[in-house]
Amino acid sequence: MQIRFQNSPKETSRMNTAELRENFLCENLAVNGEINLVYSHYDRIITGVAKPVSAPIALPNNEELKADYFLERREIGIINVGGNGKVIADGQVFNTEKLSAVYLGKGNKEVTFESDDANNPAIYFLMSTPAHQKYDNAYLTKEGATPVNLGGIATSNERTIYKYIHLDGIRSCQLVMGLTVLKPGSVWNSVPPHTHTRRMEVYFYFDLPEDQRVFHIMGEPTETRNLIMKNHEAVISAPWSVHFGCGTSNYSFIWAMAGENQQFTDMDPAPITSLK
Ligand SMILES: O=C[C@H](O)[C@@H](O)CC(=O)C(=O)O
Ligand SMILES: [Zn+2]
Repeated sequence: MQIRFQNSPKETSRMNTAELRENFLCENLAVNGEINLVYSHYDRIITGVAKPVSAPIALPNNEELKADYFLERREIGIINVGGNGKVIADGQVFNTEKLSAVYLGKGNKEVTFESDDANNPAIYFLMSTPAHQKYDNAYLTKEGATPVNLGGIATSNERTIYKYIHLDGIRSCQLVMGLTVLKPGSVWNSVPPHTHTRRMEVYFYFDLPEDQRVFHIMGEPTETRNLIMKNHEAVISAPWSVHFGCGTSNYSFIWAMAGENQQFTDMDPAPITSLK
C-alpha cells in the first residue's frame, strides 16, 4: 500500500509535471492477479483496484492501520468495471456484473474478490473510509442507481450520473460514491467545475480506449494544472481542488467522496469564466 500525505494549495501550485503526478495520480492499479491500494491522508481514504484472474484475492490488512483486519474501523465501496465476478464478505456472496456496486460496512473480517471467467476478469475499483458505526452490507446494479441525465451535446458534455452510495441510496458513515458515463461525442466531465472543501474526491477513469487520454484538470480554480491520464488510472482530488476534464474520446469515471458531510449537491461552483 502506498502512503500519500497531503499537499497544500501553495505547494501544489509550484509543482512540475512529475511532482504533480507523484502526489495526485495513482497509476498501475489494475494489474492481473493483484490488489493495489493507495492510502491518502486527505480524509484518510484508501483507494485502489482489485483485479482477480484465476485465483481469489483477499482484501489485505496493513501494518499502517494497526487494526486486526482491514474493515475493523472502516467501510468500503466497491464498483466492478470489468467482467462478472464475486465479492465475498464473511461468507456472504455478492454476484457482481459490470457497473454493479457492493457496500461493506465496518466489521466485515474476511473479504475476497474473484472473477467468474479468467478470460474476462472482474475489475473492482475500491474506496474505503474510516467508519464509526456499522451500516448493512448492500448491493446495487446500475439500473438501481437512479440515473440522472446532465449536460448537452452543444457543450460536448452529455452524460448520465449513477449514484450508488449516498443519502437517498445505500447508506454509509461518510462514503459517497457513484459513476458518470459520457455519451459518444461528449468529452467534458463535471462541468461547470466546482470544489467542496468539506469533502475530498477520487476520480477513476474507465472505458477510455487505450490510445486515448483524459486531460484531468486540478488545482485551485485560479491555479489550474492538468494531469494527462489513461484508462484505469485514479486521481486524488484535494478538498480545495477542482476536478473536471476533457477526453480525446468519450469515457466513464467513478467518483468517490469522503469528508464532513454527504450532501452531493452542496458544491461550490467555480464558473468557467472564473478559471485561470
Ligand atoms: O462532487 C461531485 C462529483 O464531482 C461528480 O459527481 C460530478 C460528476 O460526476 C459530473 O458532473 O459528471
Ligand atoms: Zn466533486
